[in-house]
Amino acid sequence: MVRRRPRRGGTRHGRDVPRGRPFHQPVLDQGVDLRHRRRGRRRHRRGPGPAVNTAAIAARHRTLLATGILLGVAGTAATLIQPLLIGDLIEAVALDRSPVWPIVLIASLFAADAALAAGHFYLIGRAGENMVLDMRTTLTGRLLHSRLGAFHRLEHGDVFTRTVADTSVARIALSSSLSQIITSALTTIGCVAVMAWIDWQMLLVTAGCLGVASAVALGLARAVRAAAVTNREDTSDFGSGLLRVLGALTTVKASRAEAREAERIGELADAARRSGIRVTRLTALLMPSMNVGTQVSLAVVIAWGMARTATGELPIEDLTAFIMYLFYLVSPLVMLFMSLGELQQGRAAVDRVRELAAIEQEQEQEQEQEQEQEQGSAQEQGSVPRAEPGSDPGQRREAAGAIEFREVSFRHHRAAAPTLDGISFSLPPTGVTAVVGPSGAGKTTLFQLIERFHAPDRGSIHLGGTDTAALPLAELRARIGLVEQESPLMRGTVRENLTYARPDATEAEMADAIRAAHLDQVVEALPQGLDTPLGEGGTGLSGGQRQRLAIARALLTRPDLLLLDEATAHLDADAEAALRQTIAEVGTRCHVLTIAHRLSATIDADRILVVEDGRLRARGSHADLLDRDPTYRRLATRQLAPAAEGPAR
Ligand SMILES: Nc1ncnc2c1ncn2[C@@H]1O[C@H](COP(=O)(O)OP(=O)(O)OP(=O)(O)O)[C@@H](O)[C@H]1O
Repeated sequence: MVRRRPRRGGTRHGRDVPRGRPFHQPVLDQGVDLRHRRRGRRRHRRGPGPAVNTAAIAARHRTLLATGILLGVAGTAATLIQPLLIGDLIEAVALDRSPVWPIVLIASLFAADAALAAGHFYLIGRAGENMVLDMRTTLTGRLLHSRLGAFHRLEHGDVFTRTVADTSVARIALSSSLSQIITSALTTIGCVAVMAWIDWQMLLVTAGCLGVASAVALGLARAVRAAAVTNREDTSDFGSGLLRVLGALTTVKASRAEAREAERIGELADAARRSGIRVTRLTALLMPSMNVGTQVSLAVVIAWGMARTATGELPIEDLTAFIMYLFYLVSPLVMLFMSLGELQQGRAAVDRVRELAAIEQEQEQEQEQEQEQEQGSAQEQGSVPRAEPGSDPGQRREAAGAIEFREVSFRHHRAAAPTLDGISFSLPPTGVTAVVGPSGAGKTTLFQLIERFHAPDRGSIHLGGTDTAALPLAELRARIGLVEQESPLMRGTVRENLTYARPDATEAEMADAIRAAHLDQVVEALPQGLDTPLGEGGTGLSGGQRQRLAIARALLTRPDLLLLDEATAHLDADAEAALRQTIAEVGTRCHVLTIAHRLSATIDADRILVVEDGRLRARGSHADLLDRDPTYRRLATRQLAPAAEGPAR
């Protein structure tokens, strides 16, 4: 569903809108205001990354910008002197003096004007590109380090538009428009000053005619800006809609929804077209409105000027110079209005970039926790000191169990009830534990808390005896292998996907991991072996093969704890049996915690945790739970029966 966003241009309601907040509401998905969220410990704070606002970005690139603007101003001065010299030339010819010097000076000025314009254009363009790079790298870094919960609340099409298109709009505004405003304003002031010096009466007439045209142009420029903002939002909606459908193309086809979606997206494209046409219509009126003003003032100036020339009141060279300045004045005036509009659009784009850059960061959360711990405000009972990075994992495992939950509770954003409620359990350094429970019980959330994708609202989680909240994120995640339900692979070769978490793995280690995941025959059969390229999301391999590659990738990191989230879901009976053997082997080296819907996978487990409605309702062996836990018995009798006769399919 594509939401309509509130349009820019809403009124501020006094104290309702925080100070410094732009008029438009934040447009991130579900109306989440990333900038102003404050929820207890997980409140947002701006990170240490570069500031993203119009002034800060311009300030970071001030040298190039200032030099470019300086060249522009020098070029403007060169342009402004030209009519005076042409007046001199006319005077020299009229008085029968040698015209050589005026001609040489005029030619030199033309050359200087061209060189300065080229230098100005290049430097401003370069500054603009640097600004885009600045914004895009800042955004990329902030997105990659964002908290997963916050990221998942964003609309991906909107993220894409902000990162790619809004940064481009901001570039034009912050570089070309900014410099154009300065040079146009200076040209206008310069022209007006010289025209006043030549003949102030004619300037008054000109100002009267052009003033009316300028007022109309100013109104039009404002309307252009508003229409352009609407057009940007419509374009963003179109992009989001398209991305949403392309991300589920198989479902669209299987549901025979192509025509329906084409029509819906067509409507979004048409909305963008309509607002785009409105921008064009208003822009198209801008230049003619100024042209009419120029033509009227020109007619008046020529008629009145010629009459005064005839009486000898106004020299012909002054009239010529005045008319030239009149022409010079119109273009910068129009550019000034248009650039002011562009700058406003750019500021709106920078606001959108800044909103996205303000996404909550994992690192900030980590720093907050560190600060809280330093202040002694987050002392967890029984938490052990932080492990030294690089200390031997084996020793750590000997010292304490693999993973321990102590009274952990957590509620997903906007969830009505706690997703996990007072979960406590402790698992030894090695072995296999299965987590079972009805759909939506909270099993995946349990894994997400171990990986610290979310922080528990209450309680603590301990890995090898250390509170995970006290471990640096990189160290924590290096010690955990995770294979997700959908096992996402990326475009790239099999080798790149395999070594994604350990780019320095040796060939022997890779071969080991591949063998352990029973992928060796698959890799041998691939046309280029490990160097076979895969498509988007790992296309080129079957679902089961993708899953096994994800398992091999996790094994390659030699984790202390291996989390398998329904890792056998896509496997056939043979592959599943082989994988169960692999899991048993891996379980002798580290602890394997596996979520299983197919309860056939739980029979071999050393222990089973039964989760229901976010609570840990029972634990024990298969036979034990079958005997005493009704939920497990229900799940088992529904799903386990076929497995008792043979591997399920
Ligand atoms: N990002 C989220 N925001 C809000 N609620 C969520 C989010 N992710 C999960 N939930 C909710 O939390 C509950 C537990 O979800 P979870 O994915 O942990 O269940 P599960 O036991 O793994 O389910 P399944 O076996 O179907 O995968 C569900 O009610 C789900 O709707």
